[in-house]
Amino acid sequence: MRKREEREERESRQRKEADRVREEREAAEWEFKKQSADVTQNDVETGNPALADVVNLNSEQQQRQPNTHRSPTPLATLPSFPLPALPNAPPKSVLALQGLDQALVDAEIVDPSTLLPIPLDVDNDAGTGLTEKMRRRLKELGITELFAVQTALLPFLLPTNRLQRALYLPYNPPRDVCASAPTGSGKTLAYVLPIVELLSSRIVTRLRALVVLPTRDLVTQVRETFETIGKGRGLKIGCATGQHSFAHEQTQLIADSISQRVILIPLQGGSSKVDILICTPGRLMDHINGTLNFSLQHLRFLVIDEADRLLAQSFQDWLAQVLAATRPTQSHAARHHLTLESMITASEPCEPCPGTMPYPDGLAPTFLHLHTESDFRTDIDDRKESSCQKLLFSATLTRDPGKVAALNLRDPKYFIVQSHVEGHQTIDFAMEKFTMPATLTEHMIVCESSLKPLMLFHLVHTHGVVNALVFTKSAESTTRLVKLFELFETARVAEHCGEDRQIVIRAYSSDAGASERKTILEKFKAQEVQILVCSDLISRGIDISHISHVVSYDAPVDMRKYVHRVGRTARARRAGDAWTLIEEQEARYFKSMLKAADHLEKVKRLRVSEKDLAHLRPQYEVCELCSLPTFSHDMTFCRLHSDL
Ligand SMILES: Nc1ncnc2c1ncn2[C@@H]1O[C@H](COP(=O)(O)OP(=O)(O)OP(=O)(O)O)[C@@H](O)[C@H]1O
Repeated sequence: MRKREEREERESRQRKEADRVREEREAAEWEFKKQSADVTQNDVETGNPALADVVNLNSEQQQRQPNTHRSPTPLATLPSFPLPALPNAPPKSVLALQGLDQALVDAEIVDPSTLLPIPLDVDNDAGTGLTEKMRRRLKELGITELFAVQTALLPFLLPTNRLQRALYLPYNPPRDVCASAPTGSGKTLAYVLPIVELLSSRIVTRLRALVVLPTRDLVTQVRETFETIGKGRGLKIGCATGQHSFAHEQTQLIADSISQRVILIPLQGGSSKVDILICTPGRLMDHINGTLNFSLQHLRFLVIDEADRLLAQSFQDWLAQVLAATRPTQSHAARHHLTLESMITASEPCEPCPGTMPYPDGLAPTFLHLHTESDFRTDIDDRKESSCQKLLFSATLTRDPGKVAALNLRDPKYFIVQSHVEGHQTIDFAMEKFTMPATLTEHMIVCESSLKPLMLFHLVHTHGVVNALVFTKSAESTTRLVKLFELFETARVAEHCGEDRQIVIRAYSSDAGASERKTILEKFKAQEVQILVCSDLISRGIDISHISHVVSYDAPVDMRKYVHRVGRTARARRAGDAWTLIEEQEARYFKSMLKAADHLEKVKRLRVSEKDLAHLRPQYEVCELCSLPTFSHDMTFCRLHSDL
């Protein structure tokens, strides 16, 4: 209705504009003719014979040939014509909705404040689809209510109809799901709970759920969640991140379930020691291409967490290859027939299979028709749909049509957790305005670049910014900031004659090896380290409950980065503060970035005067003086100050 009104209004505006242009053009032509007539008259009167002759001749000719084209008489001044005027551009909000996928227009908008208590009665699952066993497990873990994204997704992924809970749905394949919900709102449980519930009914172990995440740290974190939630359900969970050797990973994933030896012959249905595999895309590609019998044909769930980040990685065209591996194609059939031939011609029979045929058992229903050899058609020969349900999650889910199309989604259902907005409800999502946790407070401090270290000390010692993540722009700046902070702390504690506790700060960046990083993270989780200085390596997904502050020491380059950084605090409805230090020359860009995201008024500006910093200055200067001799040799200290 609104669209039609807008279109009519635009058309009427365009009509009026055309009328105005026509009138102005007619007026100009009339003026032009009038001036021509004046010139003729003047020339005749002022006795300009040449011009008068031309004019007279022209007028005679015109009288003789009234309809033929006559070149205009040169004028003293050129007539002016109005410039063509364009109609006003439609507002951004209208543009954002144009060409929007119908699935997005039909998205289910979920209020972030929604909470659903989890009942423990045997027969009452409050519409969540969770079994009593799972509800009890959640209670043991202290989870008594479902968060908004979970209340929306669980009934959808865990239908009450038992047939729809089957592991294979070749004739009634499930719809894919895209979920956008703020950071720390419980997206992980929104997919872990249904996967554990549905897969618990399986009898044979096959690879049925694949969870792809962008970093190793996130793989470890999600694995822990699966293990905690799935305790006592008998599901086998594996990881593939490249942390261990490829051969080791292969033995963890693929083996004969009886002898536990790696199978050396191709099995049509693949082989798996795990029901759920959590991995990074790189290692996943290695297994798809290099591990015999690693098959995705039995997948019931393909989860792409932090989907916008993963879809931005075109690494080895990973997504296309994964999707292809879940669907039957002629190449699958060709591969199996090829290996069959090679086995027949092989001089030594392959172990441990007694025959030379690929083991015909274990094909997923979707793949069955590729392997029938008989001349008459049966149900087996019917084309069936893959039962793999794709689940996409992010706090900053992309709406880029190209990227979404690459996923080949099946009748996707969108769930968007965001506060109610006036007008069209998906508009904020379409315009990539992201929802922040309601419990988050945000501040920015605009200062000179040279004052940033002092500002950080001020935040720590005046505003109690500990249990904090401090984000810098690079691994190098991370190391330097940690060194400077340690010097400052030593000077400060020395001045207070050791009465104050020194704040422990550590760097967490790609400069440290994987095991060192793991140790540092564990110490931070155990609160032995109070401040972790890091690059954007852990800006996404990492869930550490006690982080009460996030400081962007170097400003984030875009809104997505900002959302994920600040989202490391204020998780699971806890309170949290985010601080961003902005150099004076960055202030304009940063503010316009926030404004474009409709978020400027949420970020309060904190003004810090020289007076506020005065009590820290002596220690800062003492620390500078005391440390100069030590550092002047290797120039580190000088660089510290010039770069920070
Ligand atoms: N229903 C619940 N009750 C209590 N705590 C919950 C509930 N659901 C999730 N949590 C906790 O909330 C925290 C954040 O959850 P999670 O890591 O899934 O957030 P997320 O939405 O994936 O965030 P991000 O976008 O940053 O990855 C976790 O510690 C999780 O255990």
